[in-house]
Amino acid sequence: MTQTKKANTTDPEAARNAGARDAGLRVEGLRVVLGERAVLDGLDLEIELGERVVLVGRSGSGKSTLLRVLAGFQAADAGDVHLCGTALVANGRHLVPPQARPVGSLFQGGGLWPHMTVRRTLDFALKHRGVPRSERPARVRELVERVELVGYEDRLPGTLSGGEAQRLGLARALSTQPRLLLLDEPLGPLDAELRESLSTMLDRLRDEYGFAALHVTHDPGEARGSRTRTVRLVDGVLVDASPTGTDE
Ligand SMILES: Nc1ncnc2c1ncn2[C@@H]1O[C@H](COP(=O)(O)OP(=O)(O)OP(=O)(O)O)[C@@H](O)[C@H]1O
Repeated sequence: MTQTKKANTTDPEAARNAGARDAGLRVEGLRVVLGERAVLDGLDLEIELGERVVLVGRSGSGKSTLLRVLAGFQAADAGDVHLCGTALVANGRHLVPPQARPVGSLFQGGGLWPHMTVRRTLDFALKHRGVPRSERPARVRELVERVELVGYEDRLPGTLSGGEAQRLGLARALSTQPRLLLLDEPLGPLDAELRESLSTMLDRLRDEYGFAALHVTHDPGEARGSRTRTVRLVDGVLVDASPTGTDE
């Protein structure tokens, strides 16, 4: 373990926001129509920094659609999204492009770039975010340490185990210095032991970085840990599904 608490992080924004409890994600009246159906129909959601919301709902209910809109990859028809007081979406219109949002994404399977080593993957992700070349080696080193991939820097994704590959995906998501981390079934393909260890790592990183997390899952057993609540997507809006955690 190489982890230390926030004092050692090179993420000044995380440190600055460490005490802010009310400046996370705020979604108001979000509407997305796909085909004939309002998949999201006036959806409201608030997540504090440091808090995790577990999102459940039937297949096709719109969970991934919500994540894609928050990441900036999908258009909306109405509604507002604020993150740490900054408007990302106003009246359904995206104001900030995906690569300029302090939003990280980790999806099932990871979507890693097969021809890039661990180091190159993270360097490229940081470059994409506008981090100067001179700062990138130190940032890569910190990310590799954070997800416990020290010694794997020259490996290609195809040579990594499922758990290692997901940790690389997580490091890439953290390269955005996220205030919001979007997780779409990130533990899905892993066995029970790896799910547990990645889940513990996610909780610890949320604590250290202080980001808000929105975590889509079909497994209610994942709705554990501190500052975690569960919501269900039903007919385009969210309903509270806490505290049972056994509702799916
Ligand atoms: N381009 C599109 N045109 C029409 N309908 C679409 C389009 N894209 C997605 N949909 C529909 O929108 C609905 C929501 O899809 P979404 O992927 O967000 O659901 P989900 O809750 O994430 O499902 P799952 O749990 O199976 O991943 C689905 O019924 C899907 O078929």
